[in-house]
Amino acid sequence: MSAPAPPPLETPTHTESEILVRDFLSSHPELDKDLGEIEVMTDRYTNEEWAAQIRETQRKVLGKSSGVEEGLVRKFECPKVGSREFAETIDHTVLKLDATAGQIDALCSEARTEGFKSVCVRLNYVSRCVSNLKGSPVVVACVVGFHEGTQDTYNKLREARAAVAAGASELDVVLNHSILTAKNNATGGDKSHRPQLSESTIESLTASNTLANSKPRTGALTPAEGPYSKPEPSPIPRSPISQTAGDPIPDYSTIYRELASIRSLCPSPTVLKLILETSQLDAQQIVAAAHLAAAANFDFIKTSTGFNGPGAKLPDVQLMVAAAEHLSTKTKSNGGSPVRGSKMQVKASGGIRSLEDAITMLEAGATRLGTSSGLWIMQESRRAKQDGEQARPAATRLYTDDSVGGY
Ligand SMILES: O=C[C@H](O)COP(=O)(O)O
Repeated sequence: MSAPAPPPLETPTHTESEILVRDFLSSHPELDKDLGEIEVMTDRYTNEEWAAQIRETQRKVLGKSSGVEEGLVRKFECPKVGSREFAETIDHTVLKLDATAGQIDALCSEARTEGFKSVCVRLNYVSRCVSNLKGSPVVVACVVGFHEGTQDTYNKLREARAAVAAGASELDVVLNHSILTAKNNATGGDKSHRPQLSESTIESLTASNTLANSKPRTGALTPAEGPYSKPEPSPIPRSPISQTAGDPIPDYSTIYRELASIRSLCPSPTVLKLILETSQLDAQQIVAAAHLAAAANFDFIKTSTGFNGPGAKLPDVQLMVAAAEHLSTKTKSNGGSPVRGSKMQVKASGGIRSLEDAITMLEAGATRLGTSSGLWIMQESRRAKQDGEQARPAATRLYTDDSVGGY
């Protein structure tokens, strides 16, 4: 009797995004050539030390006195609708895998016309956008590790470096959030503060968001569906800290090393944003990710890729803003110094479809919006501005008013 055939060798599976990056890099060695041995940063603290610091940040940001748990949050001033500052909050985004060169060219010319802050694209279109946008203040942002975040550090570093070599001045890097949720995945995790969504609802939200990001760009101004970006009617109460002494500590060191290595390879003025994928995280994990982003000197924390579950949610943006603020204040437990000297900014992204969504996020303290609906938002803002002007009494009236006299 012959021995049973050995099991087939497991071949690693690669996502479509990984294949796109790999193929792009192998056909553009000029962007990849200087890499050599990439230095992966050594750790600053032991994992236990990170855990102690992060627990303290969680306690401060989520604790009773912060007011976050009760939804006591500040309302920030939103740039005037229709102003240049308002347009400059928008990263005009196309990240679908099958985007065509023509769609990318249109994205760039729209961004120039509207005065957006950036165009946000994948690696394969960075050079094209850079040359399209020459002489304009619009910058090019490139996603890294999109959209799963689980790519290994070495590949994220190669991608980041190539994007900068191609002319990107901002990098939107996806956090390897599976490291933070390893415990959740094993135990079911504590997501009690989130609205209960069934698996099929989550799947359909993911599909609808992916579809919206993949809509053919016809130039027609119709709002895409994005009901999950609607603010909650009332703030969702946050769950109390549930980490107990016996819980395994997530591998914070690995996350920090990855982020610090990217920062060291792409120093300032390259703007680094960390995409947390908040739909996958509970409140404590969001704060932990914010802590590590601040420690690695990232400039922004960003909510979502737009490809994995619900996008930006108001309570998550509020929490991220509170965390960023806390991380830039001096604390006793940190020897009187902040984790990051200046405050990280917050980018809300995923499912931002309307002017109302945009204002909601900006008033919650976000300073940047990642959206594939920028044109629609601008059209709505022009209409709102016009309506405002029509509603205002004509300035000349003051001088024709009989009671003033003398004119
Ligand atoms: O970072 C940006 C997001 O991918 C944009 O998502 P969206 O298509 O839902 O606007």
